[in-house]
Amino acid sequence: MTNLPTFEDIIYEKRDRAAWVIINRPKLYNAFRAKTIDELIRAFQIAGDDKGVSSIVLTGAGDKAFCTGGDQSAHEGQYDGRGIVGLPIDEFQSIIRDVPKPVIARVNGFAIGGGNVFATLCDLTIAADTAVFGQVGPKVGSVDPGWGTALLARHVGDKRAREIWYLNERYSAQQAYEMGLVNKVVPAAELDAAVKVWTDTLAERSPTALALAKRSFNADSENIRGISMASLYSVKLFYETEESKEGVRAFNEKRKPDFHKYAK
Ligand SMILES: CC(C)(COP(=O)(O)OP(=O)(O)OC[C@H]1O[C@@H](n2cnc3c(N)ncnc32)[C@H](O)[C@@H]1OP(=O)(O)O)[C@@H](O)C(=O)NCCC(=O)NCCSC(=O)CCC(=O)c1ccccc1C(=O)O
Repeated sequence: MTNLPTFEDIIYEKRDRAAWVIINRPKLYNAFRAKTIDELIRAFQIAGDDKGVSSIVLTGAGDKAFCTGGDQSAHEGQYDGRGIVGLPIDEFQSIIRDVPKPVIARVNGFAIGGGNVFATLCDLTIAADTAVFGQVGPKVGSVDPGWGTALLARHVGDKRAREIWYLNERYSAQQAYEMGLVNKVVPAAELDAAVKVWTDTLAERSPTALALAKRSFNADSENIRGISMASLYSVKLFYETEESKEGVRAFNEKRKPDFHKYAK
């Protein structure tokens, strides 16, 4: 195996033939900053290149959260690193799609904001019965137009996707299963055993057939990559507005945002 880099925000582990990529910021409910995304990209490159890896498990440390999206304490306007919005979110979203191995979202808690988009992008999602799904974008001055909206609509249907994005409600793992956002729900204590059943099964399948199947599923929704890429420049401009900054400040100050003066 490639010599592993030293990671700070994530953990990379090989468990049999599965690569486990664990976002390790549990105090912040596994919210990500730019460094986290850079490390996730590197981990997926390593897993993608490793012939000893048949599948990739993406998850969060602890039992509170899978991932709650961008670290709201790490930005006012742009985030704190490289990329169009100060974090190379588009590169990580792309590698989840492009790596020629199945990616499993192991959702162990909150999958909110950009974290919900990660789960949406993964090939398969398995959730603990304690997991909670939802979007917060319009509540916190953000949006993921493209993968977050249009791909979500492919999974759950257009009306439900609009509901998720406009009303920002929280959904249980069972509700997420019923709407097609999740493949399987298991008791929290059985989550790892259930993930292992999947990763062991995938390890026995033809890697080329899996890669071809993944590419063909992707091809049918590939136009959404264009929407995502083009929209990211609009999101950058949005993040620079007082309207977006009000959403971030309100979250950090634990109060309701006041967006009334930005009415369209
Ligand atoms: C997750 C919650 C629903 C949990 O609520 P609750 O149980 O009431 O607990 P809290 O007290 O709110 O939270 C506990 C603790 O965790 C901290 N925390 C939680 N989430 C974050 C976060 N994202 N950033 C920073 N800190 C966080 C919280 O402050 C608390 O800390 P204490 O010290 O104990 O006070 C709820 O927490 C919640 O709704 N969180 C907000 C999630 C959020 O706003 N996420 C960002 C959404 S925007 C985003 O993800 C954009 C980034 C991005 O990916 C992107 C960029 C550009 C284009 C597209 C995208 C894209 O979305 O894909």
